[in-house]
Amino acid sequence: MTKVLVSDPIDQAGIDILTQVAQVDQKVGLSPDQLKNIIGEYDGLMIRSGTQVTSDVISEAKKLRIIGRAGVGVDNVDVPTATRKGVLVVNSPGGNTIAAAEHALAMMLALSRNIPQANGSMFAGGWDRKKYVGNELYKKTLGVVGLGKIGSHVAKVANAMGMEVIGFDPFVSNERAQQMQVRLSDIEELFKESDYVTLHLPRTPETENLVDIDLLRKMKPTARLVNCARGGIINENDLANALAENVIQGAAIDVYAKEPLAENSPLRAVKKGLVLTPHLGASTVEAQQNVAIDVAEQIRDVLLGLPARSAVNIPGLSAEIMDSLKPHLKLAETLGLLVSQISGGQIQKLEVRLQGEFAQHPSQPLVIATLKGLLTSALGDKINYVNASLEAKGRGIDVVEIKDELCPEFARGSLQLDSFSDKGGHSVSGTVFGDGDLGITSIDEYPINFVPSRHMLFTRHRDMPGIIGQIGSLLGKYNVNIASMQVGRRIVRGEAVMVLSIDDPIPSELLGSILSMQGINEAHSVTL
Ligand SMILES: NC(=O)C1=CN([C@@H]2O[C@H](COP(=O)(O)OP(=O)(O)OC[C@H]3O[C@@H](n4cnc5c(N)ncnc54)[C@H](O)[C@@H]3O)[C@@H](O)[C@H]2O)C=CC1
Ligand SMILES: O=C(O)C(=O)COP(=O)(O)O
Repeated sequence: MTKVLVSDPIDQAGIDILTQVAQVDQKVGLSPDQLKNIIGEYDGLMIRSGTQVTSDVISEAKKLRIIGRAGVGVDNVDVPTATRKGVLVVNSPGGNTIAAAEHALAMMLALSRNIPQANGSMFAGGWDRKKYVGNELYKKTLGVVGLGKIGSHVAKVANAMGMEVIGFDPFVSNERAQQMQVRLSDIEELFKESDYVTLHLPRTPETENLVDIDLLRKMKPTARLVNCARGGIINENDLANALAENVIQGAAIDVYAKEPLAENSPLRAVKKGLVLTPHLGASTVEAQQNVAIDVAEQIRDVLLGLPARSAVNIPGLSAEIMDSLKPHLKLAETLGLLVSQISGGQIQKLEVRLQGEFAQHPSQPLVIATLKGLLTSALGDKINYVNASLEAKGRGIDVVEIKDELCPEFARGSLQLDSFSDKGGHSVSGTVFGDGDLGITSIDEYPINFVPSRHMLFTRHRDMPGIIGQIGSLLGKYNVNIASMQVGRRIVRGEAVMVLSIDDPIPSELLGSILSMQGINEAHSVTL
């Protein structure tokens, strides 16, 4: 029985999708130990920011195939450990963009017009119109740090409200910034010039404590700071001190270094100018439906053996690419499997040559598929698209990709693998025909033409009369049925290669007998 654990509050629309393919257990508020104890039962895990999926948790997972984050940030998931274990991590990159952007804008407005304080005073019986005089956003300068999906929407709305928008994002070009009507600046200038600064970047080792007392001191004393991105980017002690010492006028914070925010956090003790919300950026009905459906569909698809559209840890392999390249990926995996079984030694280097039409496709998915095939004999079902590159790297396999747009031999191009091991080198190439069928077109540069089958025998032998007959008789003796045969050679009575498609696997004793025949240089049993 396929089982999915949902360990954070998820919209019912997502649960309904998961129940199409799995038993769904909803257990919210598990401690890390409780999660560790039960994760072994599950094929899928669906979370939001409340669940910490640590390496300890992932290590206890026995059959986990996918972690679905119903939202954007995956900083609560140990993605490197998941990748090593071949567990796919998916998220919903765009499902809560508007919700988070609108929350940041609401925070700016709340800060400017003292709405939380005025509301509190009204409910305490007050009517204080003088105390809560605010500021307008119109004609003020907004500094947006991180001009991705959320930051760019904030910039768009701020422009429409008549603000001047400046931005800092090392990965955004001037051209893109111009399209967004944002003037790029460096981070210090941005903090100096802005009346409002809003953060929309991820928490990474580089961005941790990015906003500390030094940067806060660069701000105008009238400036206000908003963080609806990630806790830990602002140093919370420094912010509390800056507000107490009137270094800046105000701040509005939705996310915290450690969540839930501790009761004794210095932020809770700030007396004025601070608005706090409990990580509400994505908490709209619309966003929760979007992310729940987006991620539940991906979990469902992956559990059915289909690709996911927003995989975090398979670079370059979206569902669209998987779909359009299906036969090419199959060929890459097949060639990887084939070369690993005929190489006979520890492969140290693999050249992946993409020729003709193959050179026009994105190469990364094809290389990953090749590596998956290459490592399948050694790792069985532990290897997948998620961990193939990492496993190859861990085994010291140097992967070299060569693109060659010209391919005189096949109109549709070809894919060639050259392996180099301590026992020498091997080369296999293949193509995809118009109807999507696969063809192996050369082995060790001997031209050959066969459709790969489940069981095969591959030999390199002297091209002399009688040798093929002897192999045929031996197979007959062991009751192994031959389905088809292909021979390739370059010169008469030189060396030749032979591929037999057979109905059954070759017993090791039979392989030994073939190898001991005169004129046989190599013999390998291949299973695809
Ligand atoms: N409060 C909440 O409930 C929510 C928070 N978020 C958080 O908001 C943040 C932004 O999300 P999206 O816009 O969807 O992501 P995104 O990936 O579209 O944009 C992030 C941007 O940050 C930029 N960036 C990376 N490092 C940077 C650095 N050192 N300095 C400046 N910019 C840098 C990137 O180039 C990228 O353009 C993420 O941390 C996400 O987890 C997202 C949704 C809801
Ligand atoms: O999507 C994100 O990155 C968020 O921070 C939203 O978090 P949540 O799903 O509300 O716990």
